[in-house]
Amino acid sequence: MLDLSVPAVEVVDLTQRFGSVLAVDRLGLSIPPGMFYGIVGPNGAGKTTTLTAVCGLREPTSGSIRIAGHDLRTEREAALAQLGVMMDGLSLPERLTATEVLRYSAGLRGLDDGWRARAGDLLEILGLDAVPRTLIVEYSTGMRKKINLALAMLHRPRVLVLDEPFEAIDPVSARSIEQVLKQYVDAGGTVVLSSHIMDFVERNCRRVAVVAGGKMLVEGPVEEVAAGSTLHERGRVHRVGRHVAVRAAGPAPP
Ligand SMILES: Nc1ncnc2c1ncn2[C@@H]1O[C@H](COP(=O)(O)OP(=O)(O)OP(=O)(O)O)[C@@H](O)[C@H]1O
Repeated sequence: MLDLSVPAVEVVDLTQRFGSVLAVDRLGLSIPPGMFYGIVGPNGAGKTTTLTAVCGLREPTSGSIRIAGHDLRTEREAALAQLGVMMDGLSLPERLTATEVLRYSAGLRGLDDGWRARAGDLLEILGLDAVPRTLIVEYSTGMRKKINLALAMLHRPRVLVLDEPFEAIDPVSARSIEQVLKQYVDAGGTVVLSSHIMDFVERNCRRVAVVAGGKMLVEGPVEEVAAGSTLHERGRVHRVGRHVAVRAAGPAPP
């Protein structure tokens, strides 16, 4: 059973300044476990800045962030252990193959042998098993997204934070990523993502936050927000679109 009393992600008064630019302005979020949550908004709205802070990749100007009850500032290690992150710009060991990079990550995290089966399933569903000898340096943008997702999920985090997981990705790859994320949420995991792909957001996210100018414009169940038309006004519409069950696609038991 999920303990719904502790939010998977709780953000209070998050503020981020870059010099004179107020990128995020006292933003609040409370995302329960097991939620598929979308953050949408126009270019420059503050989505990436918010997710970067939620991942602990940049300390915000002010405000607090808790991951599964752990404060990112004061209980950083415990908070980060709950997180899987997929963001552009995170570096990868370029001279390794997909399996090697996953083995490397499993070693760094001290994972038990179960990682091998999960890695095999993830590589298969994401179609990376077809190129076992290709080095990361040779990967396309879409392939990089997929290996980053596999890396983000390998340790069975309770929360997955994904920044634009479908940007610059082909429809087949998008479909496989969508399938992995659905399985993960069905198994009790929490997904928080930003996306400009409104039909994906409407199809998968249960709640959505619309941000603009660093502020929350509206937040609620996706069908309500979509009915208010704000959702479609705020994003570009794209269509996205093999079935393999990923063993233990969900988070590890608490
Ligand atoms: N490292 C930085 N230094 C200075 N300004 C920044 C930095 N990162 C973001 N910004 C500014 O903060 C604001 C929010 O940017 P952010 O990247 O969070 O928006 P976004 O909603 O993710 O946009 P997009 O949809 O284009 O990815 C923008 O005005 C951007 O120019």
